[in-house]
Amino acid sequence: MKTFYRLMSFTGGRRYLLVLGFVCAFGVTVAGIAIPWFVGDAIDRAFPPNGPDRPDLLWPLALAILGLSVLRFLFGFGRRYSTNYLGHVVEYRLRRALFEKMLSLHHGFYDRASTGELVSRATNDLRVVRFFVGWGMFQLFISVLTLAVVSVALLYVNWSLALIVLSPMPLLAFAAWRFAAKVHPIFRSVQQKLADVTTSVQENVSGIRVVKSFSREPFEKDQFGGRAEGVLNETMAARGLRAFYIPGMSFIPATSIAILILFGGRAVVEGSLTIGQFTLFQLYLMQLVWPMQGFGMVIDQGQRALASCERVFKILDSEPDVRSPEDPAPFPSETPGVELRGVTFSYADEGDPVLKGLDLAVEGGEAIAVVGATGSGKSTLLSLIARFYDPEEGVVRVGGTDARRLDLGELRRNVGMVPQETFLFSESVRDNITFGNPDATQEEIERAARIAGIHEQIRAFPKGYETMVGEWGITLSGGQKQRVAIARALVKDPKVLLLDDATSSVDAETEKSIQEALQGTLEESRGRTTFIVAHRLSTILLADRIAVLEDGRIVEAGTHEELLERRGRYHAMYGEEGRMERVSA
Ligand SMILES: Nc1ncnc2c1ncn2[C@@H]1O[C@H](COP(=O)(O)OP(=O)(O)OP(=O)(O)O)[C@@H](O)[C@H]1O
Repeated sequence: MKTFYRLMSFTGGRRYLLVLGFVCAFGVTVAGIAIPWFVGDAIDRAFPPNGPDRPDLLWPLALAILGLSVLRFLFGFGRRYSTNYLGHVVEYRLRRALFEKMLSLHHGFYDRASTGELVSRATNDLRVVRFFVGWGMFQLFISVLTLAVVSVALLYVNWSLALIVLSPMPLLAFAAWRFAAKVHPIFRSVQQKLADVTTSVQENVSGIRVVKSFSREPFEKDQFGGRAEGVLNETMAARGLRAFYIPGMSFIPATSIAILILFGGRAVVEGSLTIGQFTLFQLYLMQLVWPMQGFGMVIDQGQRALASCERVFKILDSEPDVRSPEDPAPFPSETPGVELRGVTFSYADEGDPVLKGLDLAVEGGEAIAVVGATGSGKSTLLSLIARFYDPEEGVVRVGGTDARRLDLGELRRNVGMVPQETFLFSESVRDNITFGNPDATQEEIERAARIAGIHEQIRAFPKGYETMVGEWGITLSGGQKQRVAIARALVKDPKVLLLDDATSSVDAETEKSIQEALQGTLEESRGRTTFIVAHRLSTILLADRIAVLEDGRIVEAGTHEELLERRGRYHAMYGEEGRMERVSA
């Protein structure tokens, strides 16, 4: 019930649609029920059981039936219009709330949530809710009302006959409910299996080169065949149920009619029931069929809609772990230094910490290269500076102020990040570059692109900066993407720049392309506090200082020469390569 009330709160401001929907649903039902009543009356007036015929009385009855039909049409129109409108409004509002919430949630939330699940919340779940608000809820009301009024009317006309002919009807409701309960899990499973099939197709298309280079076509074919067959089998199971239940359900009302013919017909012969009343019984029985059938379906649908609502509300109720303070400290106007003191951090609550009491101080305007083995926590360190996560212990200070005391939006505006994995939107190159600074001038955009070493290439694209990227346009190479991402970070003119070098996982050509872009960026960024996760010595040498990360701590820090002289971890990692690079240069 709480979930239902909360769902209804999303109709706020459009409550009149809710009221209109119920008023029209009431009107449609009452008009629909009144028509057979007049028909029955008409028959009895035209052919009275005793006394002369009075065909003149048929006129007003025919007009009344026509009038009621017009009313029913108007009410039906009003109901459909208002309730569909309401369903779409609620779906729109929930979707917006969900999207806004998703934007506000922290990285930790996304580490745990699966993309498929979230997309399913925003599409499938909301569709079920819309269907319930825009149709099911009112249909339930119409069914209950029809059932109550028609039953009372039949009991009023002839209570004993009513009891007998209505007796199979609950069976119809039961059968419909069983049908819905059996079919829905199958449909849900079909949906899931269809999603698996889609994933298979998607992954094989985008990973076709890997599939082919490992000669995995037979395996992929089998796996796809198995999944597609799963869909077929499940669908066939649902078909079997439908084939049985749907004709089965029309069998039950036929039983009621047979009972009516038997008992009602006898009553007519005996004179205790008029022909008009007999017709009324028959018409009303037919009117009960759909509400009875619909009952089970609507109740099942209502349950699914409430379950969907709960899943959506669960996301809406998630609180971001990383939040802006109520009373933020001002962001430093000068280029701030960054200091990490005793920082301990782990991704999972009970997991092994990735960073263990890490200390590192970087002066304002200094460029520091962070080096360390794969998985040592270099990217994690950068994430803490941008406050994607907060440390469990210790503090990250930006310009001497605890990052948690700074306004989050302002911090992120002043921190430019180039992550390891670049994501570009399916928009123009320009829009991708100005993502963090939509007001950037053409000059600023081109300057950033030049530093990132991509300006000339962009100009050579079919529409220059207006060329669309991604699914709607050209496909950029790994190196080009990374360069656009660097330009995107630079166009914000951030005071702190975080560069996560992606060169460890790309081919030699892309690596060279990214290297050049990073070098250009570092040379230009002298006035910024820059962190660069570096793998190649040529990049490392561009930094003022180098910090070596191992076992969750900075184990060495200093200039290239200092660290080589120390003959510690850095020497072990770069002593040899350094020598080799110098020889080849
Ligand atoms: N979002 C995450 N959720 C859970 N664990 C994570 C997450 N990101 C990283 N890790 C784990 O934290 C550890 C450090 O990862 P991180 O990406 O910071 O290393 P790295 O030094 O940048 O590695 P590389 O040089 O390969 O990029 C790894 O063991 C990794 O598996």
